Amino acid sequence: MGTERNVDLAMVASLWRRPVPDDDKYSRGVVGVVAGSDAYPGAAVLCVSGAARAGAGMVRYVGPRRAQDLVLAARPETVVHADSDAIDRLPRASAWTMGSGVADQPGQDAVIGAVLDSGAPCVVDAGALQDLARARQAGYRATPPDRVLMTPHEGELIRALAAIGHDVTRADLQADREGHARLLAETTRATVLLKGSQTVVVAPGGQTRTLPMATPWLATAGSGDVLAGIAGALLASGLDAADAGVCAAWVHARAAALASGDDPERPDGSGGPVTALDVAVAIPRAVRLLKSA
Ligand SMILES: NC(=O)C1=CN([C@@H]2O[C@H](COP(=O)(O)OP(=O)(O)OC[C@H]3O[C@@H](n4cnc5c(N)ncnc54)[C@H](OP(=O)(O)O)[C@@H]3O)[C@@H](O)[C@H]2O)[C@@H](O)CC1
Ligand SMILES: Nc1ncnc2c1ncn2[C@@H]1O[C@H](COP(=O)(O)OP(=O)(O)O)[C@@H](O)[C@H]1O
Repeated sequence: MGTERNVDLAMVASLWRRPVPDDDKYSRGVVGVVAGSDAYPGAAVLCVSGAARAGAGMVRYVGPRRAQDLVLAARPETVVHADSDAIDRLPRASAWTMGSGVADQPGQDAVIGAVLDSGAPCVVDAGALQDLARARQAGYRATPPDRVLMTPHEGELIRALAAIGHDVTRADLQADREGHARLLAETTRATVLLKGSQTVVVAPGGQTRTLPMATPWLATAGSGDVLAGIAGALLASGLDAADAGVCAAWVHARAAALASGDDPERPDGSGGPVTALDVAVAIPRAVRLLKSA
């Protein structure tokens, strides 16, 4: 169906939006983040940090009190909202990142539902993937396909496909990663970024774009939450879902290589370990590399 394209620095540099003198924090993009929970409060910090470090004009965080406090301790510029307030009146945001570390929080689920009703651009990760897949397969698609980015890892892709009636084993998926990402993209009419050592981004009815191999040190808890935050900032800056996914995955992998000291062109694990927050901290250095293209 779609055509194939490999992602390189020149492609990302041409897409990345840089601020101009007329910009203000709103025009640069406000990201709403619905992530973290009492079970996984750290995901809130990681997701917000990814969005802030990737250049969002403002990040709004919606979630439980403990996660709000942790977010503010790590990123005091964040504007925080309680679920109950956000349900009454959805905070204004240019795009949303939702689902990382969300588990059994009915208030957050209601906010996610309200965002989906609003038709706003969104990145959908982890705990929000299955419900979104079911809803979009059933024809409930307030947000257009080129403004929804689903970001599953392999386990989440298998569960999202199961939620819409496709029984797929891990072996099936690994034999054809792009084909299964495309199955989810075409069935749900949403853009899919399948994470892994070689991330692919599949747009429904369109191209598949394949990222270079990332440093294996990136396989560390919470790094996917940082990626979801970066992608949210890029959607909020005005990129469509496929371009936001490609740029987010490229900068995320480069940031990991820089933080690790691994070879960015041929990452082979020769650098040192990184944590998810190290990756977020290195994002501005990765963005600076784009100006050399
Ligand atoms: N500090 C925090 O707050 C953090 C919060 N986090 C949040 O935690 C939530 C749970 O996320 P999670 O990914 O850890 O677990 P879950 O979704 O239950 O899937 C695990 C099962 O899926 C399978 N599997 C197959 N392929 C796989 C792959 N490539 N990577 C991983 N798993 C793969 C595998 O099953 P198996 O194939 O072995 O049977 C495995 O047992 C989520 O909301 C996330 O955002 C995390 O980011 C960590 C830091
Ligand atoms: N072997 C690997 N080599 C390079 N990058 C990897 C590898 N495995 C996973 N990744 C990357 O690490 C991140 C892990 O995200 P995810 O699986 O969602 O973890 P978490 O839920 O803990 O944040 C993704 O960006 C993925 O592309």
